[in-house]
Amino acid sequence: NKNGYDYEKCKETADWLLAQTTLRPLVAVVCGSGLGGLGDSLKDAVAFNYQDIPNFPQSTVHGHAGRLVFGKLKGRPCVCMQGRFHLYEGYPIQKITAPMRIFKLLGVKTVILTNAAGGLNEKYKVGDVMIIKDHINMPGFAGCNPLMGPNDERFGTRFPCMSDAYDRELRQLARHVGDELGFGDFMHEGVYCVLGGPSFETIAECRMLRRLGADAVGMSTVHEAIVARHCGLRVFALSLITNQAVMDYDSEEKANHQEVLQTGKVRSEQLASLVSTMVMSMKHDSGDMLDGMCGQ
Ligand SMILES: O=P(O)(O)O[C@H]1O[C@H](CO)[C@@H](O)[C@H]1O
Ligand SMILES: Nc1nc2[nH]cnc2c(=O)[nH]1
Repeated sequence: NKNGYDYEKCKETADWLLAQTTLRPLVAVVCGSGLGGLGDSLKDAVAFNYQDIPNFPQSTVHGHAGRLVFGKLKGRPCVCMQGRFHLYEGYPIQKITAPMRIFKLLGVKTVILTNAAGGLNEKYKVGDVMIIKDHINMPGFAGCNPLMGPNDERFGTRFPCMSDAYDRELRQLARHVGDELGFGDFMHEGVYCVLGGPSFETIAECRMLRRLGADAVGMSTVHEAIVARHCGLRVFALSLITNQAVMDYDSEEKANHQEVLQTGKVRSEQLASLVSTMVMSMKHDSGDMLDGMCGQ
C-alpha cells in the first residue's frame, strides 16, 4: 500500500530474518515501556538491532531498546521485540504494526503483547497486572485503524471480527499460571483503552474513559492486536498498571514516564515468570512445538 508495508516488504524482512537464525519461533512477545527485561530472559539469544533489520522502524522512546531477540523461553523458541512503535512517534499506523505481519511470515502462531498503562478502575493499584479481555480503540473511532487502505487477502479478510480478539483460552491460562505463581492478589482482567498520546489524559478524559467501561488506558497494543488478529495470529495481552489515572481535581499526582519505567522494574521478574510459564504451557498444533529448529 501507499506506506510501503505491503506483503512483499514484510516478506523481504521475514526472509532476511529466517536466513540469519535457525530458530523458528511459534510465539512472539512485544515488550511494553520499561518491560524489556522479558527479552533478557531468553536463552541462547541472537539479537538484531532494529536499524540492521531491512524495512524495520526505529525505536525512539526511552524504555524501548530497539532490539529483536530470538531465543528460548523455558525451551520454547520465541522472538521478542524489546521496543515497540507508537502512533505518537509519527510513524504511519501501518508501519507500527508491520512487525505482526512479519511475525506471521516467520511462522509465529501466538503473540503476547505487553504494555504499561494507567489504571482507571478504582480497585487497581500501581504494580497490578491486568489481563486484557477487550479493548476500546479510540483512534479507530476517528478513522485511524491499521487496516485502512487496500486489503491484501493474503493476510486476511477486509472486515475482521474483533469480538474474540483476546484469546479466551490464553486468558484462562494466564489466570491459572498467575494463581500457581502466587500472583492472584495483584492480577485482574479488564478493558484497555488506547489513545493517540503522547500527552497523558486530562482529569475529565480519565473520568469519561472510566464511565465508558475502560479499566486501563495507554497508547499502544490495540493496533498490534487488530493486525495480528487480521492475519490469524492468536493474541494474549496484558497491562502493567504503572500509575493511577488522576480522577480528582484536588489530587497532586501527575502522570509521568519516569514513574512508568520505575514500576516496570519492580514487576520485571514476576512478569518474566508469568510469560515464560505461559509459553511453556501453550499448546500449538501437534508437531509445531517439537523443537522449533530449522530442518530438524
Ligand atoms: O504501551 P507502552 O509501549 O508500554 O508504553 C506506554 O508508556 C508510555 C507512556 O509512559 C506510552 O508509550 C504508553 O503507551
Ligand atoms: N495514556 C496513558 N498511557 C500510559 N502509559 C502508562 N501510563 C499511562 C497513562 O496513565 N496514560
